[in-house]
Amino acid sequence: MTKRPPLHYIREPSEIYAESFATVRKEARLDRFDPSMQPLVTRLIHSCGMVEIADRLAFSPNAAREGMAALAAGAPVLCDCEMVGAGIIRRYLPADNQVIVTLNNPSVPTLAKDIGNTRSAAAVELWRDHIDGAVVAIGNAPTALFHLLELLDQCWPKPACILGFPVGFVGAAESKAELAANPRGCDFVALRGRKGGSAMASAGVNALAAGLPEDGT
Ligand SMILES: C/C1=C2N=C(/C=C3N=C(/C(C)=C4\N[C@@](C)([C@@H]5N=C1[C@](C)(CCC(=O)O)[C@H]5CC(=O)O)[C@@](C)(CC(=O)O)[C@@H]4CCC(=O)O)[C@@](C)(CC(=O)O)[C@@H]\3CCC(=O)O)C(C)(C)[C@@H]/2CCC(=O)O
Repeated sequence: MTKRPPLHYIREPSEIYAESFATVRKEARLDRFDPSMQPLVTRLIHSCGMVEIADRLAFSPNAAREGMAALAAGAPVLCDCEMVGAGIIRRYLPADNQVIVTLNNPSVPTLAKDIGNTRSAAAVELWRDHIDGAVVAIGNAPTALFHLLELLDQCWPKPACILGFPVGFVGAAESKAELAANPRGCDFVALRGRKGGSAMASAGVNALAAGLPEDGT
């Protein structure tokens, strides 16, 4: 067997994180974000490897602060799909917050037929009892975000913060544009355009759950 030279790469987790976040801070344009938003934006970039997304984020001024406060107060996290829920680092959650995904509830396929929409949209109907003051994380389904906005128009209670990261070519850009144009009185963060994804939505929740660094930066 040929003896190959050892591969050189960083093996220490804390060193990997430190170098990664330092690279994001060096290469991304973070100065337009206030200190409460910068850790969130850094973590979003870290989750997808694209520093340019910083320029495509739409957000309300208090989004990060309100999202952090909601989690600290014990609010649940409502996710559009299992992938978003799976990416949430439970040990970061400040109040052992519930992470709720209703997509695979047995009633959802029938509900989807009844309302003439996707399973992802139907699953949002089951958020009714949890939505007041919650953190919503949508990383996959444009129809989930569209339907949430429709339900807010029907006077549903408001979540504290909506993280809008649906991805793809059908409805993703449009659903996020609608959120940014009219967030129905909710705080929000959304990535404009086709890019997004479950990993980004999870990363957004993880940033809110981790809170601000102790020096406030
Ligand atoms: C149209 C859909 C799109 N899905 C995308 C990308 C990915 N989806 C994955 C997986 C495994 C799932 N997607 C579903 C949510 C499924 N995807 C849809 C729907 C048909 C409609 C949603 C919508 O348009 O709003 C949706 C089914 C539904 O009736 O709601 C999923 C539930 C499908 C299933 O289980 O059968 C499933 C969710 C699994 C979970 O709970 O986590 C992918 C991994 C790709 C794959 O199918 O293998 C990928 C993940 C992307 C991510 O980061 O989340 C798009 C691109 C969002 C696409 C919508 C737009 C388009 O351009 O087509």
